[in-house]
Amino acid sequence: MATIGTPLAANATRVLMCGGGELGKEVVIELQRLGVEVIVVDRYANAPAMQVAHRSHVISMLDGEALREVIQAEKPDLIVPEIEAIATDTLIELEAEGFTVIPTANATRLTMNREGIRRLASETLGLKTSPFKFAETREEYLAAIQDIGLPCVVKPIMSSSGKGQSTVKTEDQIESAWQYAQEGGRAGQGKVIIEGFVDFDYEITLLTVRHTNGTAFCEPIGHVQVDGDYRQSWQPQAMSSAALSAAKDAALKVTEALGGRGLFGVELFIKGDEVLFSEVSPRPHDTGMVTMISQDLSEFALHARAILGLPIPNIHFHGPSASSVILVEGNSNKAQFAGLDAVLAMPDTQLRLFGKPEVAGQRRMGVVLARDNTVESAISKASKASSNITVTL
Ligand SMILES: Nc1ncnc2c1ncn2[C@@H]1O[C@H](COP(=O)(O)OP(=O)(O)OP(=O)(O)O)[C@@H](O)[C@H]1O
Ligand SMILES: NCC(=O)N[C@@H]1O[C@H](COP(=O)([O-])[O-])[C@@H](O)[C@H]1O
Ligand SMILES: [Mg+2]
Repeated sequence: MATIGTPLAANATRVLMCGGGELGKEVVIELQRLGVEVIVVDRYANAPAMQVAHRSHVISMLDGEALREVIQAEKPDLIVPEIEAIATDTLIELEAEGFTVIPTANATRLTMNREGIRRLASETLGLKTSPFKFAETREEYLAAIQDIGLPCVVKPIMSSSGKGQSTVKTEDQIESAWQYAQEGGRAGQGKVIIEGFVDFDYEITLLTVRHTNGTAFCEPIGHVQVDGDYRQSWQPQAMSSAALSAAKDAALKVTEALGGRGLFGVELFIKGDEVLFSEVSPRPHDTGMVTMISQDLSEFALHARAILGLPIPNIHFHGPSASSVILVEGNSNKAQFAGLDAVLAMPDTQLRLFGKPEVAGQRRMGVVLARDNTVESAISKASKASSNITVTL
């Protein structure tokens, strides 16, 4: 896209985001800065990205007809998926009809389904992964568990942020893991993946940008996850040069196979110098929120530039940084956040409150970002700060 028009005019450069959570909100802000007209679609009103967009639509994005209707009415230059619950077959059709899907409709289809991306990585590209099996029925599930052995990790094939995911360590957890996977996914009941448990030394997200002049990598991001959902991330994760180069190789292979333009979050498990591919998001990654303080161009700014076909000559890294999430549990549509003064009185600290309209159960509502002299001190500053924020529901 060599030019950008005037928002809300006939020549506007129009981007439609499918999904409007915290990650989309930051992408929208970056697109707004470049004078793009932005439309956000999500399953509920007042989603974070809707609050900073030109306009929005509330539909089930799993409903292909509803999705097609909105896209045909809005006629966006770019369709930008933001979440793992979209009718990707409709995106494939729309791409064939001339629409542009980021990074490509096929990449979205493959990554939205753990089976698609796992088979591509392991069987087509020959990347190392955990051992895995898929199961559609309880019988297939029990047979797969026998095959893979314990401990193993069970996940719905369409889910994210650990929804529906369990680690099965003992026989008595087998049944509840099946039930949880059936209830907890983003797309309701269905197929599950059973993965052998990987006893990794650490895990990383390698942010990889495919832009108009090639592929660029950010410094590796280390993170900790609880119940399949991230709690803290930091950058850079210290790695041996052999592990880093194997990680870049794997990221390059998988992003080249997916194609298109944009930023990808390549998730890898590292043991010694060995790198196992876990999964990839063809869009900004939650653990990459740390780049809002660690880089001059955050992962969101990089995604915006890449999808608009604008150059990325360099990515300036500011130094050791960390992010720590503000996780809230309960039921409310009027959450109130306190303790902000003490957090922001610390040097090199920032806060994002996503503005989600409702909490029902557990929900990530914000994130604290911190920079310091070492990764350890950045993590401890960010973690302490996020726990000092009190939330009244
Ligand atoms: N086979 C495995 N062995 C060990 N740990 C695992 C395995 N699979 C997943 N995990 C742990 O669970 C986390 C979440 O898994 P995964 O990324 O597949 O889930 P997700 O729902 O897609 O999460 P997200 O949307 O946040 O990426 C991983 O980052 C890792 O910490
Ligand atoms: N790991 C993927 C991830 O972090 N996705 C982010 O969470 C939002 C959904 O949040 P919600 O479940 O609170 O609506 C998504 O819209 C996306 O921004
Ligand atoms: Mg993941």
